[in-house]
Amino acid sequence: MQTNHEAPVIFDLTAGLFATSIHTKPYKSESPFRTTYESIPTMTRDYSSFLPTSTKSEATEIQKSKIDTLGWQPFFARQISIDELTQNPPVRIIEVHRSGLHAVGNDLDLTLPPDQDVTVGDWVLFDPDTQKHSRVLERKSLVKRKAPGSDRQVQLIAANIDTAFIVTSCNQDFNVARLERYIALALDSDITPVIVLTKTDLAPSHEEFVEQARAISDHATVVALDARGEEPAQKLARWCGAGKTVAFLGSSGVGKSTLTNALAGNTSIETQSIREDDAKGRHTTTRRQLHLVRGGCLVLDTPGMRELQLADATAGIESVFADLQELSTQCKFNDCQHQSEPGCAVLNALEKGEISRDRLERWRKLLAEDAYNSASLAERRSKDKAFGKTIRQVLKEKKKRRL
Ligand SMILES: Nc1nc2c(ncn2[C@@H]2O[C@H](COP(=O)(O)OP(=O)(O)OP(=O)(O)O)[C@@H](O)[C@H]2O)c(=O)[nH]1
Ligand SMILES: [Zn+2]
Repeated sequence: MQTNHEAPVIFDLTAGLFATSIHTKPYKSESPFRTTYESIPTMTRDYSSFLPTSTKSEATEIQKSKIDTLGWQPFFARQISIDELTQNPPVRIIEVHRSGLHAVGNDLDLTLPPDQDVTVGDWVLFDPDTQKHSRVLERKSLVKRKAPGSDRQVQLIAANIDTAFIVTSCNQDFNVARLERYIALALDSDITPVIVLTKTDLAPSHEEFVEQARAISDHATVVALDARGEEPAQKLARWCGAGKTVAFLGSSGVGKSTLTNALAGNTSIETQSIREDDAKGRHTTTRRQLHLVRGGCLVLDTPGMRELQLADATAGIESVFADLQELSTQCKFNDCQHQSEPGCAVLNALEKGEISRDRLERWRKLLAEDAYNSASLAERRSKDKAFGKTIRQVLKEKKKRRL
């Protein structure tokens, strides 16, 4: 156990200065839709900082504005006109609560009304007249998942992430199928996936885990480390430059908060303070937050995702299983299910021992899961309805036969 009782040092996104960590403070909003907008004596009048780099003056190039610090990029600047900027300044959602969206921009620190279609990391335009956001800027990336439970709605997890650190520990949490899911999800959302294997200090034979992780996909770099201490800052540096947004994905307890703390250059941030007891008495991180850490990287802290399900991730699955995908194009039938069809190139390769049966099974499972979760509600209803009709018909026929 490491002990470090110094005050946690992390950029406070609301102040833009070194300050005590924002995620050690329990969130309290004075009013549901708190805004400090009106209390600001001088609004920013220099809009050049909002514009793409090429049109900026030299002065603004040198002096980084608040939104640059928040990860503002030409990709977003291209989406708004000067007129819109004067009316509706951009703000980034740095925290999502049940009661509202915490948004920060140039001289702005607001709580916007909750909205299921907006998530942490989003850039939205703030409308001072309505005290709401006027629109959400097009996202560079979006992580979503099938909402937990039986309801198959898609839930937004985080937006505008550059790199997803897919975290697992070198112990029983390590699960190739789960890593494949996360990588497919990242690739599908245009996010660079990096597998981070934690707790190497507790696993003398962690090289075995590294080897297995490396075999998963050419698209995902593998990093193994002790999440506590200096290793993360060094080993993850190439993905964590100023203005870059990164997220840690993975099960509860694998070390996501520990890694965030390590990047912040401090190990004493109380993980407890950002946790609440859930119904089963487990401690879990419950809020989604964006932290600006030392070096200028923005880190998304996302709750443990126990029920990660794929939806609309076909392209990502194709990337992770590119070899099987390629084989399937050589099957005799276009709609080959690779079960027992004649002329199936996949089954052929399996017979020859060229591909692994386990991996083939995982591929099939992910494709089936994705197809099911991606089907529209209408499609599912009609399927369910058709199924109900078939059942009724079968029962009717059975009854007839008995008569
Ligand atoms: N020895 C060792 N312990 C670690 C390492 N990474 C994390 N831990 C410990 O594992 C426990 C869980 O780590 P957290 O960082 O809270 O895990 P988390 O992924 O954020 O968990 P949730 O917030 O529930 O999603 C803590 O006690 C950490 O100190 C590591 O690399 N080595
Ligand atoms: Zn086939």
